[in-house]
Amino acid sequence: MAGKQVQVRFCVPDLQKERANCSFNKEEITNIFDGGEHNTETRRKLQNIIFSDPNLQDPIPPDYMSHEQRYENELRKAVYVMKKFMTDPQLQDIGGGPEAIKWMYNSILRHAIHKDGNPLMLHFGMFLGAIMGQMSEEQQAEWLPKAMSGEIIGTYTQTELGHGTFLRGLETTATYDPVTDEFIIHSPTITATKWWPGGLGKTSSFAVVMAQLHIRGQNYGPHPFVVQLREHVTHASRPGITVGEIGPRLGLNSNDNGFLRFDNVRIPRTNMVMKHSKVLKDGTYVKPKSAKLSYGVMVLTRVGICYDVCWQLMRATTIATRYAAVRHQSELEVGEAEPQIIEYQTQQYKVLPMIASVYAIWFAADTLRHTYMEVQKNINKGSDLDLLPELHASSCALKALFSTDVTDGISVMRLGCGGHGYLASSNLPRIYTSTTPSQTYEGENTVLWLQVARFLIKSFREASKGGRLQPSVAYFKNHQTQTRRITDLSNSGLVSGYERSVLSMLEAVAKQLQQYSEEGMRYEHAWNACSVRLVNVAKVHARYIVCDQFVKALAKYEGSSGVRQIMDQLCRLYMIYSVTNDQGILLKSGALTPDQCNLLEEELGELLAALRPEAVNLVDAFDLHDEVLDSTLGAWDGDVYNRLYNEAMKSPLNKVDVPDAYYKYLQPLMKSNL
Ligand SMILES: CC/C=C\C/C=C\C/C=C\C/C=C\C/C=C\C/C=C\CCCCC(=O)SCCNC(=O)CCNC(=O)[C@H](O)C(C)(C)COP(=O)(O)OP(=O)(O)OC[C@H]1O[C@@H](n2cnc3c(N)ncnc32)[C@H](O)[C@@H]1OP(=O)(O)O
Ligand SMILES: Cc1cc2nc3c(=O)[nH]c(=O)nc-3n(C[C@H](O)[C@H](O)[C@H](O)COP(=O)(O)OP(=O)(O)OC[C@H]3O[C@@H](n4cnc5c(N)ncnc54)[C@H](O)[C@@H]3O)c2cc1C
Repeated sequence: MAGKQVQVRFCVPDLQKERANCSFNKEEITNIFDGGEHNTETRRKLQNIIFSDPNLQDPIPPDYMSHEQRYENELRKAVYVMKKFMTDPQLQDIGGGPEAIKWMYNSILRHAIHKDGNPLMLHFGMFLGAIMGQMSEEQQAEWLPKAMSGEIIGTYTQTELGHGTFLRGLETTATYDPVTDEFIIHSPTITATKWWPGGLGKTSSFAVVMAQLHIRGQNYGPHPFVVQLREHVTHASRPGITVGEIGPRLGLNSNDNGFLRFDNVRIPRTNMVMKHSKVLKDGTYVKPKSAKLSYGVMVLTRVGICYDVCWQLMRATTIATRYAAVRHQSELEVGEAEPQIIEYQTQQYKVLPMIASVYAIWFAADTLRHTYMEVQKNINKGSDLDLLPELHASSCALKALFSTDVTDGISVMRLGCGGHGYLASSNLPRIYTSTTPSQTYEGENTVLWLQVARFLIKSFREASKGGRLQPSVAYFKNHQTQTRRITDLSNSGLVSGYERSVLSMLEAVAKQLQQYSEEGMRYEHAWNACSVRLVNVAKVHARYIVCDQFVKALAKYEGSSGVRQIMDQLCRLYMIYSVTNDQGILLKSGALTPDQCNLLEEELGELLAALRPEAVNLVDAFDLHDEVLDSTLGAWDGDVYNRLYNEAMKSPLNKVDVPDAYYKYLQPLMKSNL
């Protein structure tokens, strides 16, 4: 390593031993997740600046703050970061740009600085997303500089008290008044109250508002409008606007999720977000190429969520794996020293498949991002929207699958840390409460699965007619005439097993739908009567996509043989873990036999043993800074017990030996019993 300074960092002997023999180049893996060597270098420089900045420290651990203190503390940091990032020459020199903003947002800010939600998250995520993706060029020229500079802060307000899922049921209205060239935004009922949007309660001065567009008595459906909520400078809510915060939630409590009501609020016509649909001055409605283009911000956010949960899983697996290497418990052989808990196969089964899942999610999310960008390019060029159904179905499928897998995975990581995993200082509870809402927001998962099923049933019927199929279901064509049984258990054989199972399930449910229809049931009711099966087939199709993408990503990989080998093992583990979890489905469809399932279970055990020595190195390769982990159990040095003890000392109850509450309540009770 001539010319390079090798930094020697302290870590406990257990971790030293784990790190002593690494069979692959960790840095090469780090570069995969950063998107290249240069990006890794930039991220590390940004981290050093951000984490050494005293303005970004919390004065006391946020867990001991009040609701108001948490909000204020997060807003202070969020505004500081926004200003610093835009003005600090040191940060500009590092090479800011969109990529850097992405890492800043994801791996540094979202997880390390804003531990429990950020009041500006929706401004950067969906308000800017709506401006850039949904506004015409003239509108962007007006709104983008103001939003980027922080002159205005916005959010995305769609969900109402009465409706979140069913967008056509939204009640907020935007009625065009041609006399004044304005829209009148109104909440006609209590259930029309906007409810949930992040940053809405106290932070945002503007919002993109989804409202039913009414022109001359005709309803054209939900459309986005920009509405000013609060005055410039005083920030007082404007006339006709009632806005506030909705109160404590399971997690993300530093983000002021809010409510909002409109009492006939007038906005200029040009505040309708008009890239796709338009209303002209005379009240003429100009239709978009597809009515669903106004849902584009949601699609982008679903893509973003796939990455977001992947980062959460990286954090949880890093914590649980390092802890499993330093924690000793019980005996493998009577009388012998207590082994590291990672020696137990059941513990390996907890952490290793989740490490493999990080890769699986990452590769599939990357492919989805490319589809998103291609569709966006086509929209901007004004060319066809052929890929829109594919993007919608895949983004629904992967957002639903990954948010569920990762939430469940984090829960397993917490259980894998025993009692200490339940402590806030392990950070696993907060990682869990920050991840589980992703199963609800941006499309409740069951509802998204049903959207996927709708796409599958349509495609299945198309395939049987020999019609054109979208890329993710191109496999429907291959299997029309094939037998169900797979004969080889290689990765591509198992992918084919999933394909065959999806087709078998689709065949059965399509038959049931048909039968109900023939019995006179209306299609929508037949659909509802089959919806459990429909959700199940959508899930299996999603798992197929992820397995297929993992295998394809590795086939293209051109890095070193060491990394290639470890990724091959992880891919194999992911495949077998998935297939053995789904074996009931694969057996039922006839894709696998019980003997084949036994062989796979044996191989699973062998893979766990083979990957066990690499576990700590694999999570080290995610290169998550201790500040990003924020965990007593997962820090790089593995000094778990000192960290646990020191964190406990920070409890305000420990400031005094005997608390006031003793004198108020306990002492009288104890005295009276003397
Ligand atoms: C390039 C990107 C790279 C990186 C990404 C980087 C940044 C991303 C930006 C930021 C996010 C980053 C990280 C996120 C991290 C944390 C997130 C933090 C906060 C989260 C905030 C959450 C905010 C919200 O929750 S906003 C509210 C979201 N609400 C919903 O999602 C509602 C769900 N409901 C629906 O989507 C729809 O109502 C429905 C789909 C269920 C039904 O719609 P509708 O009733 O109108 O449809 P139908 O009439 O039934 O018709 C169905 C037909 O329409 C097609 N369809 C539906 N939707 C779409 C779509 N979006 N696109 C295309 N087509 C669509 C459907 O397929 C049917 O077609 P068919 O041909 O008739 O079958
Ligand atoms: C932390 C958090 C942040 C959020 N941020 C925002 C934001 O910034 N902006 C915003 O606009 N919204 C936001 N939301 C709202 C979120 O998008 C909605 O909660 C979500 O879309 C689900 O809608 P809902 O709450 O109306 O649930 P519902 O649709 O009422 O769901 C309740 C149950 O009914 C079932 N169900 C509903 N419809 C169907 C159907 N057709 N078929 C079968 N089952 C069905 C669901 O599966 C679920 O089990 C946020 C929510 C959370 C939790």
